Amino acid sequence: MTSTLPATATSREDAAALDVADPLAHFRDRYLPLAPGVTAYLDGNSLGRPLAAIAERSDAFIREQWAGRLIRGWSEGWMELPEQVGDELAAATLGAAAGQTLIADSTTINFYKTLRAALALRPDRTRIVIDRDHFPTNRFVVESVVRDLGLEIAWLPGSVDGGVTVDALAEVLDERVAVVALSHVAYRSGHLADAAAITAATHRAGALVVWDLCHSVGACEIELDAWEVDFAVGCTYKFVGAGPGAPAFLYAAARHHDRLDQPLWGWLGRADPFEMEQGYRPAPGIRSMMSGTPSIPGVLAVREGARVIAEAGMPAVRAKAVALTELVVELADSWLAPEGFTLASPRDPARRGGHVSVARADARQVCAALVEAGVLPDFRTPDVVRLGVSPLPASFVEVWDALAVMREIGR
Ligand SMILES: Cc1ncc(COP(=O)(O)O)c(C=O)c1O
Ligand SMILES: Nc1c(O)cccc1C(=O)C[C@H](N)C(=O)O
Repeated sequence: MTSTLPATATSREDAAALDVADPLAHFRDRYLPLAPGVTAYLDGNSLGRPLAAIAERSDAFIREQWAGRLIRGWSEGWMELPEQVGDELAAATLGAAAGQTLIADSTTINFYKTLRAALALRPDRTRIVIDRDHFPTNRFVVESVVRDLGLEIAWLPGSVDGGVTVDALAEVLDERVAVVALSHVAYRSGHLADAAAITAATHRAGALVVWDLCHSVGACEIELDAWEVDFAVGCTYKFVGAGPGAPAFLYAAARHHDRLDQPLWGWLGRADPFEMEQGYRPAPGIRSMMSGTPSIPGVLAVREGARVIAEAGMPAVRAKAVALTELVVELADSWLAPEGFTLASPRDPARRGGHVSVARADARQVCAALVEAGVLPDFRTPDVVRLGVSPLPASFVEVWDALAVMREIGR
């Protein structure tokens, strides 16, 4: 169980005291400072802030390894990095044993590959379950796969409408369902699904799961092996902080490796790629999920993000995510609700990820005014201001000050 820090702050001094008591406060110094004119960064879950180590190590990589080793780098370790760093991220934050995680491609590509691999394991079934409020890329990939393979979608209501629960799933789960593909944390509402229970219910119906962990990795505790997840994907540029467009991760449980059949056959997923042979023969294990050349600077940035999470420890990171989001909810209740904002995220911290959304019809204008005032949130259509509080770089005073600015703007 995750312990939670008390978040109650009724004054700015209280918020400052929470920062003094925060065991993770020193991690803030690991990040490059906010740009001039920016006083609060609450967009941590679309793009995290850069670690200074990424700037330093990528410069060293370019000078020493790229310039120094040139093409020799591939045979001197770069080729193995997607699996090595996958294992590091898995140990730091995915609850997954080695040999099941790769860092490569984008979430969209990895979602496509894992979805097709899961479908290939249930060839006699015809349905994919997703929810209405799933991130657009996931909906579009599912819609294209359904079109291409002649399957159908069983829609759950969105997370805000109670869709991503075992009870809602029970309404659609039957022997036609091949795959249940949901987000662990919903991108708009921040709803945290009970991944263990949903995975177990899915398995009882004979189907497989593909979890999208984009918004939970680095903010929520994840136990892929213990939950017996089949496949999972996620990005590394939000709470992991590996930078815009950094490669995503992909998890495929070891028990499926002898029958992994992914749709994007590329040379790096083949056994002995440098033999340049005719015909595709998959590489053993998780390597067969590779397609083309991975971005090595990107994979190395993921390593830095994984390292800092491992050092802080996920229980402490999660405790701070809960404490920060509790403070946002408290301030939203006392300062924003009287101005007509409504909470658009779960009130129960056990069902909430690392961000809090508040809704008001003029959210777009509110977000524009916040940006103007140096507070960077996310606007999500049609009416949501999404406040991402990244546990390692964010402070309680930063949240207090940002919400104070928002109260003024909202008047
Ligand atoms: C749940 C979810 N899945 C996928 C993505 C995006 O995938 P990609 O990195 O391929 O653009 C995002 C955000 O961009 C997301 O929130
Ligand atoms: N991936 C992004 C991008 O390339 C540009 C702007 C935003 C993003 C995001 O990550 C959006 C994000 N997944 C969301 O939940 O809204």
